[in-house]
Formats: sequence, structure tokens, C-alpha cells
Amino acid sequence: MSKTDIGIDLGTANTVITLGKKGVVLSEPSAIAYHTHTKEVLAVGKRAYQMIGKTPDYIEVIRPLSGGVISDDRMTQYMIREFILQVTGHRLTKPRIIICVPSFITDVEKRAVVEAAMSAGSRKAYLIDEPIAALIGAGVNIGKARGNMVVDIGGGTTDVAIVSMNGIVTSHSVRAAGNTLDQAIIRYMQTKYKLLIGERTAERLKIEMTNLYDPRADVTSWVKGRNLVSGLPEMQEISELEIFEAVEDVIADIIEAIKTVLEETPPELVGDIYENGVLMAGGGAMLGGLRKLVERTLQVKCVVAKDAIHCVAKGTAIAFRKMDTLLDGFENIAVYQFK
Ligand SMILES: Nc1ncnc2c1ncn2[C@@H]1O[C@H](COP(=O)(O)OP(=O)(O)OP(=O)(O)O)[C@@H](O)[C@H]1O
Repeated sequence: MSKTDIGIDLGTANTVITLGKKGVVLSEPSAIAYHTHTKEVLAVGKRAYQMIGKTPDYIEVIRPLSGGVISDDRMTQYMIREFILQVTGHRLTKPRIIICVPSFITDVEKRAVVEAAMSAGSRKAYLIDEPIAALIGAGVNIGKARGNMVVDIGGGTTDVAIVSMNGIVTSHSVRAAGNTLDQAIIRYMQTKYKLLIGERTAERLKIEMTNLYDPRADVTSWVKGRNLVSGLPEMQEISELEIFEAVEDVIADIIEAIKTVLEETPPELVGDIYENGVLMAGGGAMLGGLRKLVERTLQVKCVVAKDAIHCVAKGTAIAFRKMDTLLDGFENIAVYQFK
């Protein structure tokens, strides 16, 4: 592994970068702000994210990925280049890059990711399946003939997969994830209180107020928004129980996706999952009470990965070491190579 090797978890909500043996060196929202007339980029990452919902007409903030895949090639390339520049300090490092991609993306979408990496000056780009990266990032040995299950709840998608002998055996992906939860909270506030709240407020409520296991009516928080009838600013008190009501359908879709994968998995491997438990990764894994809810609903042990939001990126860094083993022909880890 070289000190210029770069691992990238290019996510719908966040981009996380690792550099050589240093580990995670950048973790920023996948967002970009640009001038709508001149198309000039004004801010990337955290600075762009802070502008969401607060810009004048001539500035737009976009998220260049949607549902785990690139929706705006040019802006994604720009964003990756900027982030790499931030971590390396200069452009001409010609690093090797591993980027992780959701297990369901098409070859065309893979190519778009690789082109984004190449445009950042990479000398070789490799892609690794996200579930594989999440498991190795959490320190799981996936080389054995043994079933390992991972549920990666990101911003755009929830990816559920069973991995054995370094490869994906069964997988399923749904759009029910962090952003859908935020949108569900926005809709709930509109319907119940005629209160319009912004995306960032909804995300804060989700992070601070979600309790999926034993939500209470007497645990509350105040929310600011605009009353849709009067058009005036308003404060509203909202309880854990109400947040639970707002998000329960989305959570049901996530649990259904886990169930689907368990149903489609060969029985020997399912047996391993009941013994090993399910690893939960991604920012959504930290949703209050989710782990206990999954355990109660599916009667299977669950573990939330340490540093769940960086787990996939850490896996890409570890994959550089595994890749050398791959080249020796000892392992068959699912890394695709592009020159
Ligand atoms: N403590 C928390 N509790 C609940 N949700 C959280 C928490 N912290 C972050 N999140 C949510 O996690 C999501 C981002 O997770 P992550 O960075 O793993 O996604 P991503 O990799 O960008 O997305 P994807 O994998 O879908 O492309 C956001 O929706 C964010 O609101």
C-alpha cells in the first residue's frame, strides 16, 4: 500500500476519503453550489451543504448523486477533484483510487464513477462493492465459507447483502434510506401541522428525535418552520411518538428488504447469519432504536458497526492491502480494475 493510495466512499449524502495508512482524512456532504448563470462552482462539501435552503435565485445547491448513483457527471467529477485536492494538497499525485459502488449499479454507471476518478488524476481506478467494503471496514473476515450479512443504510439507498468467500451471494437494495426519512418527516409536518420545514431541520429531527423501539409522547422538541396557511414563521412542539409515526412506513420498507434477502439466501448461510448476527453500517444504522427494532422483529442479533458512517470508506483502505493478496491469486475479492 502506497501513501498516495486513496479510498473513496462516494455517497449520496456524504463523501468519505481515506489516504494511505492515515485512514479517514475527509468526510463531507456530497453537495456543490454553483452560479446558475455562469455555472461557476462557488462551494463544495460542507460549505455548499450549509447553503441549502438559504440561497438567492442565482445560486443553486445540488447533490450530484442520487439513489447511490451519479446523476450529474460534470459536477461529480468537479467535486471529487476538489476533495482529492484538499487531501493531497496538489493535483499531480497520480494516485491509485478505490471507489466503492452500490452492488446494483449498471456497467454504464460504473464507468461514470471510474471516469470521475480518472478526471481527478488517478493512475488506476478500482471499484469495490459497498457491502464488501462495509464488512471488511468493520473487521469481518469475509474470506471463509460462511455467511455474513450487512445492512448499509445510507442517504439514498439501503443495501442489504449476504457475503461469503469474498463475494456477494444475495443482495437487495431499496430507496428507503436517510433522505426518504427526512422527506417523510417534512410531509408529516405539512399534513398534521400545516408547517413547512426545511431538509436540514427534518434531518436534525430524525437524528435527535427518532426512537424506533419505545417512542414516547412526553419526549419532545421544538421545530421552526413556516405556517402554510398564514405564511408566517411558527414554532411547533413535536414528540418522539410523532416522529415514529412519520417514519414508520419507510422503516417497514427497510425491514422488508432485510427479510427479502434472508428469504432468498441458501439455508446453510442463513444459519450462519442467525449465529453471527447482522452488521448494520452507514449513517442510518445510528437511527435511535433501529438495532433493537430489527432484533425484535426478525429475531436475529444485530451489531452497529463502530464508526458506522466511515465503515465503508475504511473498508476501501483495507481493500488496498487485500488487493495485493488478490494479485497473488490467493483471494477472490470483488474488486474490478480499470486502467
Ligand atoms: N446519528 C444519526 N442517526 C440517524 N441518521 C443519521 C445519523 N447520522 C447520520 N445520519 C444519516 O445518515 C445518512 C448518511 O449516511 P451515509 O453517509 O452512510 O450515506 P451515503 O453513503 O452518503 O449514502 P448512499 O450509501 O445511499 O449513497 C444521512 O441521511 C444522515 O441524515
